[in-house]
Amino acid sequence: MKKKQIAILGSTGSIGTQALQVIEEHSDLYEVYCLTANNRVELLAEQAHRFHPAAIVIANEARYDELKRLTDDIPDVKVYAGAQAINEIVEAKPIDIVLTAMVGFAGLTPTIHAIKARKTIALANKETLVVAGELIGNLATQYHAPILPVDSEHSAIFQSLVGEDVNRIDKILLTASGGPFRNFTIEQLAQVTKADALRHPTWDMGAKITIDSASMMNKGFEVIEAKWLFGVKASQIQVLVHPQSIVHSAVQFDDGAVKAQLGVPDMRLPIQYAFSYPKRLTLSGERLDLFKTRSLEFFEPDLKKFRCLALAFEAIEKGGNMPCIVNAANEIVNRGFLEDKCGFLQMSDIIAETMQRCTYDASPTYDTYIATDAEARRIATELMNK
Ligand SMILES: NC(=O)C1=CN([C@@H]2O[C@H](COP(=O)(O)OP(=O)(O)OC[C@H]3O[C@@H](n4cnc5c(N)ncnc54)[C@H](OP(=O)(O)O)[C@@H]3O)[C@@H](O)[C@H]2O)C=CC1
Ligand SMILES: CC(=O)[C@@H](O)[C@H](O)COP(=O)(O)O
Ligand SMILES: [Mn+2]
Repeated sequence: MKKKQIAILGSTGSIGTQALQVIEEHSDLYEVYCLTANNRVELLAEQAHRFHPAAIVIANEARYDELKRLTDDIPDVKVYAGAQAINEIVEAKPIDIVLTAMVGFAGLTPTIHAIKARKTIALANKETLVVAGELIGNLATQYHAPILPVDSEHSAIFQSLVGEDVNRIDKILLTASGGPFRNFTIEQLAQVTKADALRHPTWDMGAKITIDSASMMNKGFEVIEAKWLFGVKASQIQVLVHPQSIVHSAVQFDDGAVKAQLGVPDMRLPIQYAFSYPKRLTLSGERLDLFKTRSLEFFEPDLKKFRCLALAFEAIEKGGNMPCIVNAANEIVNRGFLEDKCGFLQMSDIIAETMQRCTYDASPTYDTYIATDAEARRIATELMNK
């Protein structure tokens, strides 16, 4: 059987490196066609030596010469630089699956190119659906490009829906770990540092999503992601704080049955399932032992404490380009918090104010999203530097 050719956008990150482990474990089924990164040329070059892709791309053009030098000894690897090169490489004919594992708004345009080239999308970059879920859904339908979720909760929902009629969904039970500050008071939240926020209780992930988990903006984004992926109303999605991160999410049907996917927290499974769907493959690693899991708890989220989650709900309600505004402002404050330019609670203040000030558009197009992203970033940056 011909091996599936995979493009990994963001191969040097948390999802990207775990995807390479999956490919290594199933090297009889999958081959790396292309790897991309933003800045980390050493790691990208190391990966190119190990996996011999046809092409590698570094988004930051200033790092091109270094990457070229580090990979000069690899025969037949094409080396490119720049965002446009990523848009073009995903269209390459041999590619079967594009894994979108880059972080942030930068994932939107290459995903659109991949959809238009009729690739299967293994979607980790949730920001793509947060910003432009309706547009992406329409394009995926028009170009017959399947979108398979990699986000753990959405993979769990997707797995729970196998063999089911989506019209029989009563509600989606979207689980959240609650992050490192689950039991903190607002007064305590005002004092937390980036080191505290980067200590996620159950998942080992990249810095941006780890901060989003601490503020629970990640869960707000996941509600939006679920709405577009599964075609349900936001009111059908219930967020449950589940500190153990064992029940990765569940679906309740209209006969009362609840189907869930459980497992130890390990992103290799959802990544692999997106590659192998509709089949399952073996996967090495720890197995869930329910005797050792002393309890599975579920709580309601506190929207007063975790205002970012409330703001995401507001954005869904408003629709149009509002989720795009929230995403852009969040990218600014998330980076700002990591660079000690704003405090933890200031993040939601700045996002809320950006939502008020940025130009609203009820029926956005691709061009609107590009303009909105730029405007919201400018406003949020001004507010942060005030
Ligand atoms: N980590 C996880 O467990 C999960 C992640 N996700 C989602 O997956 C995506 C990736 O997350 P994660 O792996 O944690 O992130 P990381 O920060 O670990 O990795 C991000 C990757 O994207 C590259 N990158 C960053 N910015 C750009 C850009 N502007 N253009 C091109 N490439 C870029 C980075 O390159 P470089 O290394 O050179 O900076 C790196 O390869 C996010 O959207 C996240 O929400 C979803 C569920 C779980
Ligand atoms: C692994 C994964 O899918 C993350 O999105 C994870 O869910 C983050 O944890 P929180 O539930 O704390 O946001
Ligand atoms: Mn998730």
